[in-house]
Parts: sequence; structure tokens; C-alpha cells
Amino acid sequence: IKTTDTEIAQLLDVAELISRLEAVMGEFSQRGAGLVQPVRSVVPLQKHGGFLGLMPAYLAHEDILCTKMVAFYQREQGSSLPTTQATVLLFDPVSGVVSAVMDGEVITARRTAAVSAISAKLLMPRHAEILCLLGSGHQAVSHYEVFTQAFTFKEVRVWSRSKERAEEFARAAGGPVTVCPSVKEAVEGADVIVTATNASEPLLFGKWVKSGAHVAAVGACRPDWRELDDDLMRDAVVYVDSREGAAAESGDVILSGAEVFAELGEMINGSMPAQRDKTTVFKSLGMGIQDAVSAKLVYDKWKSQQ
Ligand SMILES: NC(=O)C1=CN([C@@H]2O[C@H](COP(=O)(O)OP(=O)(O)OC[C@H]3O[C@@H](n4cnc5c(N)ncnc54)[C@H](O)[C@@H]3O)[C@@H](O)[C@H]2O)C=CC1
Ligand SMILES: O=C(O)C1=NCCCC1
Repeated sequence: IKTTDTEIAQLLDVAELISRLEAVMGEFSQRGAGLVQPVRSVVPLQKHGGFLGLMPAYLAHEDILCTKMVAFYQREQGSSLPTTQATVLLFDPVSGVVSAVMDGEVITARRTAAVSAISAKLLMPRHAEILCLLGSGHQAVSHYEVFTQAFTFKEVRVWSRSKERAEEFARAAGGPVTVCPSVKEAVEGADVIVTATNASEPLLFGKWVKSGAHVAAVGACRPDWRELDDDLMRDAVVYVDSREGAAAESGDVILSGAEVFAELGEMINGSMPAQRDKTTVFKSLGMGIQDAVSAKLVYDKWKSQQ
């Protein structure tokens, strides 16, 4: 089959996705033989300010064989082209035949937000009231959608480099969103902060972050890119999706020298604690296994409707 982002948006249910992602992230952190997922292969395109990422995964228990190919470009402000363009291939693992070719933008946006929601569920302060989104692009939109579906906040704030974009974001959101003029004002007193920008220098500073807040850091996916400053990285308890991925790709982890406390999956398995009372950072980079379970959910739902 060949499925488009429009179809996938209808088929990929957030609650089902969260439950499948929790299971697979837990399994990943056990490092069993049933799950094969190398760290993303990255082909840098220095000449064009981008890279091509290859993200294969095999999940033996459910017999899911999948790969995503994702092109990522740091665009000029105002460019009409998307930053991230992706295609997901699902294979029949018995024969190697390709069973589905899927657009990858919705899968990428929704599964990333769903993984951040799992981290927030475990790490955000009890009775969290204020959600703050830094950035107003695809990931900010999907994080808004998933977080407001999974949790109830009294206030949602957005900050973006472009005030017009932030205002557009607020208008398009399904509920009230406060547009903030600066990062500092946006994050002051926030319980949950999502950083979803293409910044390569820190824009979120520890001195602005409320003690006990939870930060889901989604951008800065190259070893020399940052969204968070050293103070925040060193003072917070740092969780990652994959230790190997973070050591290879996260500028926030590598350049700050911060210690990684645990993987999300270790918290899910109960082998490492969720330090909810401390300031926490979940550094997300994205993993092939997340795309694999998402693609399988889409494929099964599509088949059940034929
Ligand atoms: N952790 C994960 O699994 C994934 C992470 N990402 C990352 O998420 C980030 C956002 O992706 P999208 O929302 O798809 O991109 P997008 O292009 O739709 O939105 C990017 C946002 O960042 C802002 N921005 C760009 N440069 C900036 C700068 N220097 N300072 C402050 N803001 C800046 C833009 O104004 C826009 O609001 C990217 O860094 C991407 O690498 C993307 C997919 C998966
Ligand atoms: O996991 C992904 O997919 C991506 N992560 C970092 C940026 C490109 C897409």
C-alpha cells in the first residue's frame, strides 16, 4: 500500500500510539536480542545545510521490519519548504517484500509528541498547570495536540522567533494560547516546557526555569547544536530516549558534559526512578523503533478497514 499523511492523520490514534510506544521504549531499554535498532546513520549535506537520516529497526516479537528515511534542512526564515521530509517503508520480514510506503511527516510529528507525553506523564510536577511551547512549527503543533489531549493545563503559552507565526499558531490551536514576547516571559513559572526549534545555540537558560519543571527537548539533533544551556543541563536530572543516540547526536548532552541519568525506557520498566520532584530534562532525538510501531499501527488499521 501507499499511504499519505492525510490518511495517516486519520488512522494513527494518539492513545493507542502512546501505549505502543511505552511498550517498545521499555523493551528497548532491556537491550534484549529481540529488538534491533542501530543508532541513526546520518549523511551530512554540508553544502546544502541538511542531512539524510536512515532509521532502520526490526522488532522480532511483533515481526515488524521498518525503515524511515528522513531529510532534514535548516531552512531560511520564511521558506515554504518543510524542515523535515520523511518516508517510512514497512517490509514483510518473511519475504523482504515492501508491504507499505508511507509519508513520514505525520508519523514523525505525532510519535515524537507522544514520546514527549510519556516523559511528561512520568516527570512533570504533580498538578502541572502551565504548558509552554518554544517554537511554532510542526513539532510544536503536534506537541500542542498530543499534550492537550493527554493532560489538562490551565494555561498554554507559545513563543516563536516570529511573532506572526506564534499568533498564527495560537489562532489555529483548538483552545486558548497566550503568545509570549520572549523566551524568558514564556517559561517563567511554567511546569512543562517543550523546546521544538531549529536553534543551534542555546535559547532556554536554566536561570529562567522554575525548580521542579519538566523540559521536553525535541530539537538540536546534531552533536554541535544546542537548545539548552549548560546550567540547565547540569542542574537538571537528564533522561534520554537512547543513551547511544544521545552520546552520538545530542549537542546538549555532549557539549554540556551533563550526566545522563536514565533512559525513558528504564523509567517505564521501573529499573530507574522518575525524579518528578527535581527539575528534569528529557532529551529526545527520535528512534527507528518509534517509527516502526507507528507504521505498524497505521498498516493494521488500514487493513482492518479494507
Ligand atoms: N526528537 C525527535 O524525535 C525529533 C526532533 N525533531 C526536531 O524538532 C525540531 C523542530 O522540527 P519541526 O517542528 O519539524 O520544524 P519546523 O521548521 O516546522 O519548526 C521549527 C521552529 O523552530 C523555529 N526556529 C528556527 N530556527 C530557530 C532559531 N535559531 N531560534 C529559535 N527558533 C528557531 C522556527 O521559527 C519554527 O518555529 C527540529 O530541530 C528537528 O530536528 C524533528 C523530528 C523528530
Ligand atoms: O527522529 C526523527 O525522525 C528525526 N529526528 C531528528 C531530526 C530529524 C528527524
